[in-house]
Amino acid sequence: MKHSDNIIQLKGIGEKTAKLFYKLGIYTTEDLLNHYPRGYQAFKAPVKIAEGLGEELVTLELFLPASFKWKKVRNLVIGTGVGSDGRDNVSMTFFNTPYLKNKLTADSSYLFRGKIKAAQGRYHMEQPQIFTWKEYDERMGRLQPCYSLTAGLTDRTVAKAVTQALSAFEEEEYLPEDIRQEYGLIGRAEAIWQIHFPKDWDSLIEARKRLVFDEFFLFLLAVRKMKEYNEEFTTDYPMLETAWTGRLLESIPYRLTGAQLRVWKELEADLVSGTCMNRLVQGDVGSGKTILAFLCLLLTVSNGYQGALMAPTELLASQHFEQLCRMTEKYGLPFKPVLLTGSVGAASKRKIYQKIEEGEVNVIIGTHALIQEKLTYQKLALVITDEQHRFGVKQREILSEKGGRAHVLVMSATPIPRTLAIILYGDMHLSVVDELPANRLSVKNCVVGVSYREKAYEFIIKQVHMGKQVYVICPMVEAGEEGAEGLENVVDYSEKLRSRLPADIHVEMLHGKMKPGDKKRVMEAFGAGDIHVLVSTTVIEVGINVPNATVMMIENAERFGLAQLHQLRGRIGRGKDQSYCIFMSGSDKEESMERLQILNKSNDGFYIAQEDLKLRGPGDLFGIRQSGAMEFRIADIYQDAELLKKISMTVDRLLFEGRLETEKYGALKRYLNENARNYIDFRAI
Ligand SMILES: Nc1ncnc2c1ncn2[C@@H]1O[C@H](COP(=O)(O)OP(=O)(O)OP(=O)(O)O)[C@@H](O)[C@H]1O
Repeated sequence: MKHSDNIIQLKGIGEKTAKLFYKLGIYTTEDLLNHYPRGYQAFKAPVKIAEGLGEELVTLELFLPASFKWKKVRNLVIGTGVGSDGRDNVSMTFFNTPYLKNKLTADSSYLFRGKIKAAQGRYHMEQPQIFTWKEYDERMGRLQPCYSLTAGLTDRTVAKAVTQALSAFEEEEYLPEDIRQEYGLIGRAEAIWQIHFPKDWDSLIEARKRLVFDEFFLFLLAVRKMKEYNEEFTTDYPMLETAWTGRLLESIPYRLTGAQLRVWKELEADLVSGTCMNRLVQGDVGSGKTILAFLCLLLTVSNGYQGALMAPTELLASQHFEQLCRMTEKYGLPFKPVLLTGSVGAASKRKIYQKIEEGEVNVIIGTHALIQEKLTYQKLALVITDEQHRFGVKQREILSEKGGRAHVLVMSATPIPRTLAIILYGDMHLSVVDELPANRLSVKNCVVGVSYREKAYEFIIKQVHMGKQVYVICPMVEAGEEGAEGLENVVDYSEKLRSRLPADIHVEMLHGKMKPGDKKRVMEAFGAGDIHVLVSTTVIEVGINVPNATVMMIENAERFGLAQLHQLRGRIGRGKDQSYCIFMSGSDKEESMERLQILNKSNDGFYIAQEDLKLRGPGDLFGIRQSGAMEFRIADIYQDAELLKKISMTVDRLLFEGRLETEKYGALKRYLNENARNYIDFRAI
């Protein structure tokens, strides 16, 4: 088998199961092996039923006094039975497992592993796993992987597929011995086995270390390659300063902050320098990066070229588009913008393509599909994108094919210390907007338990009656979703709020499963102030700007990463009025309260990232995934910062000494060439 083989070639994966894997973005065996567990379960000694009640998976040794009863309900085969641990009984249900009929016999004992629930004084377990003592002994003390799943797929199915893929071929070792020794790394094949099926915690730590190394190492080689590629290219689109930008700055209702002004000067200098711009602008949430992007676009179009602005979501793309249209009209700017997103119909799309090709429009706003589309630009001189989609060489080449060598500006709201930013964005120049507009009052925060909810509703009612708007964030879309148990969901919550709040308060919902057109309509109505309370998932996390929204209430706040909560909270406090953020914790565990207190204390993204790291500590191998930039598969730029710095020096040394060209590094060189997708930029597009 090869890495690139479709998973359907694995035994036991038919078309139906394959489709579930595709949903998770797993198409090839390589994707499968790279789908690392998100956590592990330990197989501990069996417990008594009453002791095992709760959230955790537990194992029970149960005696079956009678056989299971099996019946067919529509196309389901359902088995029910009772097991006893000598003290208590537990009822069990199995679905579609007819082969158990012969396996489970009366008057025998088995080990059952599952979650125990209790209702009306009775214990129950659904679809537990069954083991003999021999089978269980082999697993005891071992860690079992838990994967990110989708409805219909179980950890067992994924683990089985992974085992098969692992046995089907030997991972190639591409790191030369000297590097492995220097860093004390285990072999690649061993690391991949152990990350999925670790012998114990120590093996897991070793496996993670090797895979983190690989991720950083390959990424940094790619960054260095990009740097070489970008170095001092004369631009195909020389520009001259224009009076338009000064005019715009005088027209807008505020003055730029010192930081915005400084960064704008850096951007302008790049664009008129005669070489290709390649710059990252970093600035905390709400620091005012959008106007800087618009200024760059203005300079570009007034030089007679086209510019593209790519946003990570359709919602944000439409918001930028609306904002640019409003400005164009209000200040008579020379923009001829067009919005190009996935929800544009085929016929309109063709028309838009033609307009772009013929230069009838000069600003193209859309999602990242903009550079993938089979679309020819007339003179695409500037591309503005976000941090998650910075370009690798391949994307640059696609862009060049669409015209000449465009200037590239990347926007980021992730607070990364400068030392790390220089490494991770080594192929780019760096500008930082390190000042918030002066008219801002800092957001007032509170971290509370669910008993505070009623008071929060009263507060929301008061704020809405004062003319303000509110976001309520829930972690799930609807009940019945995988992992939704015990968590608030947008669909039910908006219903609940409608009946709880006075009738004059207009409540609407927003989530990723809605049709793009509906999402856009809701967001526009919220922007226009027609919706007072928006119950939403994290789809509003990035970039959404409705300055009149001054209250945010986050349900199950304990379920989000701190960086993500900071991004979410960044949606309020964007105007001159006082804003309030209520972090509602569904858990009274001390650690989750302590984590949330960090947000309570500070509105500074940089501080939050640092504190989060301290709290998670080095033992937290798979801390809650942070959202935002630089999401590596397993590495964590904060937690693994020291390793990242060291690897960066190693990469410099390797390249400086030309070691990549030596025979000893042949396997690495080959790997890089063959796995261009990973090497160039595994996240971009
Ligand atoms: N210098 C300024 N003075 C006052 N208001 C400003 C200033 N600069 C920008 N704003 C306003 O602040 C709000 C936030 O700006 P913007 O949307 O550009 O933030 P951002 O940096 O893109 O944040 P995010 O990363 O959260 O999307 C907008 O309403 C914008 O009009």
